[in-house]
This record gives sequence, structure tokens and C-alpha cells, in this order.
Amino acid sequence: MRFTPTPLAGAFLIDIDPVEDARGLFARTVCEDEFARHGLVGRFVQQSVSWNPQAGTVRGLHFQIAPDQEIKLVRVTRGAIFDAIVDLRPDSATFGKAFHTELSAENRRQLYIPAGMAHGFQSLHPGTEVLYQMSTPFRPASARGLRWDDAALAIPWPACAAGTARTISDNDRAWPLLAALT
Ligand SMILES: Cc1cn([C@H]2C[C@H](O)[C@@H](COP(=O)(O)OP(=O)(O)O[C@H]3O[C@@H](C)C(=O)[C@@H](O)[C@H]3O)O2)c(=O)[nH]c1=O
Repeated sequence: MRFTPTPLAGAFLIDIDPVEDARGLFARTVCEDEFARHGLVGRFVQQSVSWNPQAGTVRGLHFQIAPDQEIKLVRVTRGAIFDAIVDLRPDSATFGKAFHTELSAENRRQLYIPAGMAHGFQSLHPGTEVLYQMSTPFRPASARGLRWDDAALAIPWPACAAGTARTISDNDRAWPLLAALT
């Protein structure tokens, strides 16, 4: 695996090192020892899937508060997403800053998100499936959110294709702005 640090400390892009032959390819996507050598946690307690029939679907931005802060490892198994994270660690030099990348079934890239960050994505193709692994169980009482379109975050969400509306839940439309969290 190839680990590329992002501008947000502790968040990494993880690309595969494929072994290819006539059948296709083989590649490791998680290895506890290799993750540990990069200072990352490679053991997860839950895995979830998100199916998004329409392009332009936004989910997020989500996080869990202490003591249920979670590390997430995100990849796409069908289609593609614009994936965004926001640093919410109060003592971080990049507090309030966002990072985004494209994850797709084609690039097989994973985003490793450390504890203390909010996460969200927009599906870029119809029929996009996202696979998450989490270090901490989902706890509804600890679940929180941040407004995906908060101008202070300046996340460059892709425009929806002409004639397609953005799909987003009522919960996600109603999360507070960053200023209200601080
Ligand atoms: C996140 C989650 C939700 N649920 C339930 C709660 C609810 O009834 C239903 C849908 O939940 P949500 O609307 O929160 O689903 P969704 O908006 O897809 O939530 C996800 O968004 C992305 C951005 C993430 O980063 C994920 O970790 C997760 O928070 O599933 C679980 O049972 N386990 C879980 O881990």
C-alpha cells in the first residue's frame, strides 16, 4: 500500500500496490502491521455500506463526539464520490480546514480519517456504493453533524449535472455551522 499524507495531519490517502497478471489484480487494502508502521489504526469494529442510486447525493458532514470519536476508512466499490473531511480537533493547526479527494471504484483509493474530523461525500455517478470501516461502534447519542455547505469551510462541492437535483436528508440540511460548534 502507498500512504500519502494530506494537509490535515493524521489523514491519509491509501493507494493499492497491485500485483497484476492475466486474471486481473490482487492487492491488500488493510494490514494492521503496515498501518501501525505509519502510525495508523488498522483494526475496525464495524463496516457499513451506503448505496446512492442518484448522482448528486450528499451525505454528511458527520462525526461522533467523545468518548465515541471514530477513525474511518472509506472506499468506493461502485461509481465515484467527491469525499470531504473537516478538521474539528480544537488543538489542531488546521482546525476548521477541509480536504477533499475523489474516491472511485476505478482508482480503488481509500481515505483514512483520524478521530476528530467530520466526513461527508457527494456521489458523482448514479449507482454509487461506498464502503466504510469504523474503529468505534455507531452510537446515535454521540452522532453529530456540521453543515455541508457552510461557507466558512469553502468545500468546492461539484455542481450537479443539468436537470439533476441534489439529494440530501432533512437532518443533513439542518446541522449547525462551524461557528456554532466553537
Ligand atoms: C451511520 C449509521 C447509521 N445507522 C442508521 C441510522 C439511520 O436510521 C440510518 C441512516 O443513517 P444516516 O442518515 O446517518 O446515514 P448516512 O447519512 O449515510 O451516514 C453516514 O454518512 C457518512 C457521511 C459517514 O461518514 C458515515 O459514517 C455515516 O455517518 O442508519 C446505523 O444503524 N448505523 C450507522 O453506523
